Amino acid sequence: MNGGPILTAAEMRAAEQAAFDAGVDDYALMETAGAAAAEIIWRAGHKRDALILCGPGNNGGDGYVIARILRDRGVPVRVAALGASRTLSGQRARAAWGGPIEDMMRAAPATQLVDALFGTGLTRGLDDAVAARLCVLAGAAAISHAVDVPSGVDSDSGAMLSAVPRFGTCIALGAYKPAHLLQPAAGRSGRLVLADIGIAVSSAVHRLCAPILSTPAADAHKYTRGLVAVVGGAMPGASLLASIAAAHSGAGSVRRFAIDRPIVGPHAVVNRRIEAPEGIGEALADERIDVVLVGPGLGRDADGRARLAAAMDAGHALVLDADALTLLGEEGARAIPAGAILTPHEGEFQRLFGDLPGSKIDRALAAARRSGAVMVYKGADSVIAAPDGRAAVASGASPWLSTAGTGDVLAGLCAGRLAVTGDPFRAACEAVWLHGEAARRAGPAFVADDLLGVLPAAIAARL
Ligand SMILES: NC(=O)C1=CN([C@@H]2O[C@H](COP(=O)(O)OP(=O)(O)OC[C@H]3O[C@@H](n4cnc5c(N)ncnc54)[C@H](OP(=O)(O)O)[C@@H]3O)[C@@H](O)[C@H]2O)[C@@H](O)CC1
Ligand SMILES: [K+]
Repeated sequence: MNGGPILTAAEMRAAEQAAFDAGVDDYALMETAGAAAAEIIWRAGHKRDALILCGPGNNGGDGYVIARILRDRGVPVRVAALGASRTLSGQRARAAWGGPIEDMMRAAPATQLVDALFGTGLTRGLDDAVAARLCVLAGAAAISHAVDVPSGVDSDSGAMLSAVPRFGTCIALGAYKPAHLLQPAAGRSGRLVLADIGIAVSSAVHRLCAPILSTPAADAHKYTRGLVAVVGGAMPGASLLASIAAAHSGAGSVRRFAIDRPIVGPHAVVNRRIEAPEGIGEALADERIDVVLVGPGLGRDADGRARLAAAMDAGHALVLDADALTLLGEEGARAIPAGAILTPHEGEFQRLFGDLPGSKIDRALAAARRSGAVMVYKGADSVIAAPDGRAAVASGASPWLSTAGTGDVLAGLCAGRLAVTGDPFRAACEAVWLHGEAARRAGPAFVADDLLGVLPAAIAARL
């Protein structure tokens, strides 16, 4: 599930420094980075005319290398700079370009635009006039590339420090940065390409990629494949969606304990009507239960609170979502049981943990560390974080997922995969990936119920 390490600017600098300490020449590294980016740009645009915008730092240095290589391949290249080059490598790359250098504020647009103004060294927003000019030049180009990160985004948080145009492609140099995957910055690039620049990078934080799933053992039966219990309340929809998702996740069996009497749903999900909260404890006393999911359709009243308490007291592995998170939020993060999976969206996360500092990755990791639980911090950029410091970031999820009931499906998938694997972090990663894949297969304008039908195909693709 490791789709590539994600490094902060400081971690990237440390990795580069380690390479220099091992004898790599810093200008040689810039040449490698520029050549890797130039190759990607060449494949997209070939000999179409190109304008390369070069900033004052090493990102600009990469730009001069790109310009020289493309020119040597016969591309009509123009270079426009934003001031002088301030780094030694940047100055060397600029000298090696040796061609004319225009003023960025007056340069005419071209068919291809390459943004090498600022990368991981950006400390503040671009001047308004510069940002506006960048937007005009990128908007006028048929093909646009951002080198390392789009100029104007904060590499570590994904925040936009000034106006940032939308680029066709962002070329990540050496490793992903948080801004490649976190919103709003991630939404400024249509395509993300990782360019190998030959330095070793590693991190406990990585991009989520497709999991490798396994078929049940030949001698498996319904209890060895994982038994999920879903504790609902009076409203049937949410806990039913979660139960059916759990049933389609690979788990062996699913029991649903709620107040309603569902008239729809697969017969394979065992529905038991349990009116009194005390009955929940009794129903969950079965030792064969592997995972309890509580939250979807639970209710936030005294009855919901009593059901939540019964679910949490039962001693099984837990997945907490929706109303369970709201109820826990009233008590503060101290009430979160260690070892659980929590699936908060932004509002639920805020209520549970308040205003934590740093990027969404930092916040998810801090919450996981503080609570001892695995976080699935949902959104267009979902972050899965474990108490031991591992994190995975999912990006590129279908925007059609922003519809009612999809969170219930995700919670059910988390519970099901936890029952199958027994590993909360792995289960959460698999669930988020399957959820995204199901949405991709469901296409546009689906409703949450449609995700359930495509889950088997999503799983089949990863066996
Ligand atoms: N390290 C390496 O060996 C390799 C690095 N590589 C490349 O280097 C990039 C990082 O390079 P970098 O650290 O030089 O930073 P970069 O983003 O070019 O800009 C910093 C300059 O901009 C300035 N500045 C900042 N904000 C500003 C603003 N709003 N408006 C105006 N100026 C502003 C800032 O000055 P100051 O903040 O001091 O005023 C400083 O002069 C990285 O993304 C990758 O592309 C690759 O080649 C592989 C090898
Ligand atoms: K850039």
